[in-house]
Amino acid sequence: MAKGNVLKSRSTDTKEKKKKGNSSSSKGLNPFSKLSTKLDKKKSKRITGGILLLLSVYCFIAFLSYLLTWKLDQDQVMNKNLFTYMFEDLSEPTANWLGRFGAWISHLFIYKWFGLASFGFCFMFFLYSMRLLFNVSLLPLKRSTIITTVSMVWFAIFLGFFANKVSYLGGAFGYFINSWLDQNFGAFGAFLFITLLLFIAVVVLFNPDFNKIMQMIGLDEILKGRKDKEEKVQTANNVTPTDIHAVNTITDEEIEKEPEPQEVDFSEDEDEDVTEEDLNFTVKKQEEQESESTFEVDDSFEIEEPQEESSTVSAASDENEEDDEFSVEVAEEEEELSDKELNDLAEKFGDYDPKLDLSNYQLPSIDLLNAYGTGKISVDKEELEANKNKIVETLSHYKIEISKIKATIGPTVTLYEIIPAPGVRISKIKNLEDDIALSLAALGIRIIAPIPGKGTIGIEVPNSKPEMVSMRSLIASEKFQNSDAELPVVMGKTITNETYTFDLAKMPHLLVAGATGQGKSVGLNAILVSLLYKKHPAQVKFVLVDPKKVELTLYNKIERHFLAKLPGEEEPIITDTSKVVNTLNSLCIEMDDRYELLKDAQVRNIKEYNAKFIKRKLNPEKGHRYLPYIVVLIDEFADLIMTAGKEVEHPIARIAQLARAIGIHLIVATQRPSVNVITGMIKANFPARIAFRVLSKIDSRTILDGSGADQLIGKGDMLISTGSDTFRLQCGFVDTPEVEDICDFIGNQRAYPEALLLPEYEGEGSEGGSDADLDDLDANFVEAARIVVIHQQGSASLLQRKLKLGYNRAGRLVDQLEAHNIVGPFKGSKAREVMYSDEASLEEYLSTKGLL
Ligand SMILES: Nc1ncnc2c1ncn2[C@@H]1O[C@H](COP(=O)(O)OP(=O)(O)OP(=O)(O)O)[C@@H](O)[C@H]1O
Repeated sequence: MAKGNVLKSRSTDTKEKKKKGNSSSSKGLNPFSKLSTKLDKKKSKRITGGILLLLSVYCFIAFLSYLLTWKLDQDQVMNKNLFTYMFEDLSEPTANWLGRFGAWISHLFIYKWFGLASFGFCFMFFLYSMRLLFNVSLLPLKRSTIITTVSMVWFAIFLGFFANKVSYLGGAFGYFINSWLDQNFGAFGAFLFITLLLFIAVVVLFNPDFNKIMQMIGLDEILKGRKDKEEKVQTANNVTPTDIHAVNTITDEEIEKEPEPQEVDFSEDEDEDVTEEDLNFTVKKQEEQESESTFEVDDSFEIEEPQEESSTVSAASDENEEDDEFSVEVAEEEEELSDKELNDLAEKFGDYDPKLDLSNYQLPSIDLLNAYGTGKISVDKEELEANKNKIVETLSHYKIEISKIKATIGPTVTLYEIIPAPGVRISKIKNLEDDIALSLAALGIRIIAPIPGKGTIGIEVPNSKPEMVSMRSLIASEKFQNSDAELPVVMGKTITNETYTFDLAKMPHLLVAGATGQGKSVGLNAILVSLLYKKHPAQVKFVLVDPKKVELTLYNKIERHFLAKLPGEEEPIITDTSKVVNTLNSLCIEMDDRYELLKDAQVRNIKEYNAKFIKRKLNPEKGHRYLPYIVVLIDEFADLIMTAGKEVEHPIARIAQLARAIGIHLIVATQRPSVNVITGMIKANFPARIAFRVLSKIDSRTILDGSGADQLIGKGDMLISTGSDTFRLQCGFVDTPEVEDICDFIGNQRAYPEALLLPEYEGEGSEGGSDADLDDLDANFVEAARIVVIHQQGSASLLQRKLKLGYNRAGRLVDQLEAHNIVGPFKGSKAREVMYSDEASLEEYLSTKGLL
């Protein structure tokens, strides 16, 4: 994973570069810029926070004092600038408790600006200081700033209405606005206007429920009839199958638009062949792109929890609170519900909401991620020109003439696209890979001949100054934020600087390989972080396997939100090979269970199943439940195969073959992509592969079925092959402390009582014969008998739920119950008959058999 020191120095480097870039014009001249480069971001944040805290307290006391002493000081401060006032000889001492500066600043804020409403500044300074000093948001910053500013303006105008000259009430601002209103609309008109302003501000900022207000003032009777109707419609529309999302703290403004790819066209005159000299150089650079890139690196880029969204959600959850209690009761109900009853239920209570248990769950804020790099790709014209010349020169040595050459600049590599002159054989260019690499004196040259679907030949040349792609910019990208994929993952930026996202649910499994230190762990974190930034804990669960024991431990903190584990296991992250085998087999059981459920629900995949469940078309009494996606991540797969061999290979191949439809997705990562690790069986079932840099062509072939991964340059440079296409990406960088912060953010929120429990798997020995052996009863036999009699229902799924067992074991228990004549024989789709009508007679039977 991240190598602490290397990384630290790298990130400080980039930060310094960034700062240098920003102040290049004043380089060496401005002592402040020197100072600021020395102080790192954290320190300057703290210092600014401290200054703001002092300022807020100082202003508050000075303003208070001003209210009592303004008459005495006004003559001294009137029409003077601070400097003159502070160094002036005055006969009278200043009355303000905080001296001349106190008197001057209060006069400025209260008299010249907003009057009494200026106290709002103290409040804002205080909020910002808490955020910068202690990293706590007492209130959502952006929203509080907007509300305070609007309130200050309104109060200044309102209080100014009552003043007949500039005074401390509304300040100069309030007074002059009022005198203008008075002149144009008259006093009454001005009052109406101010009231209208208040109304608009309240509606825009708080959107109050006027019905409730009417109710409070006693007009509810009139409204009652209308409200009943509205409620019905609202509950029915409340949750749609696809409308399951948590509170997203990333606001629309924070979403970054996709920049246009930067292309450089080395176009030539008319039809003549291109020579080094006559290639002229045009840079197509989109103006908007520049501004967007600057926006991305802007430090003042504030991320806020959108209050409106959270308030809507909490309002919605309030409304649903009653449904929640009721639906729980339904689940506890002992009798099975008929289809008609289910339909009635759906009609009456609306859709089932899987996220209701954690309805206030907030997705992590983007503030938790750092911005690395400048966010802007610098176009070094000289480098481009030089590379182009060398390519053209090398090709001309071999008598290859080209008619057009174009460069597209990506974060780490630039793609030179050439159109050869008619008659040139493509294979000839392809064979020149090493010669071009030699002439450019660069590693990682890759020739794509031809570029699929483009009719050109691509030569990828690494940039001399590669640009880091931060996970922050990827998460904030429009593409990812607006993605409606089931399991959206944002991995990096393509060679044309576009954000690359994919749906893990469609992949449906991923094989990841890369030599050590080439960015594999960062890539795996990027996948997990993407999902954490988009999904509610009810929707996805992770099974994490980490034989190295250090890579994934960070995710321990989100155990009760996002992890799944075997019953009775202490540690949610699996590090032990034998436990991996049990877990994989348990996942196979879960897979079989899910297929049973899908079959029973007569649907083809998990998406349809969940949609049906949400619509309350499936009966929880028959074992139906909302199915979260399960993402199984196995790091260091080579280690596992070496120690457990076939034992892990079989269940993995089985899951890989079958689990697509039921929402179990595998991500298998290895450092050693050799054929005895990535066997034919595994490979055949993993069409999607990610390759970071590997050390040999053979490794590249094993993972990608072709060369290329050996020509990457490391540090997150990767190829992703989705079966049909292969893309070169620069993987987004996310550092360990960032992942830790995200896990803390999630871990500190309300959680489920425990991690999702996978079905129990008892290992080879206990799998035994399927016939019930009367002498070898299951440890849960007595308990199972009681449950069956209490519920008067002899079904395996009931036992599965009540005893938290796997399908196979519950099935065996039912067989044993049948052998003891506690339940009747199998009757097709109907539940088995229960032979004991009450618990007492069962107890009697069990005690005669010596089972109690
Ligand atoms: N996307 C990236 N952008 C920039 N630098 C990166 C990126 N990914 C990785 N690096 C750099 O490479 C280093 C090694 O990355 P990482 O820890 O992911 O390697 P690894 O392949 O997992 O190695 P190992 O298998 O030994 O854990 C990181 O510390 C970082 O400096």
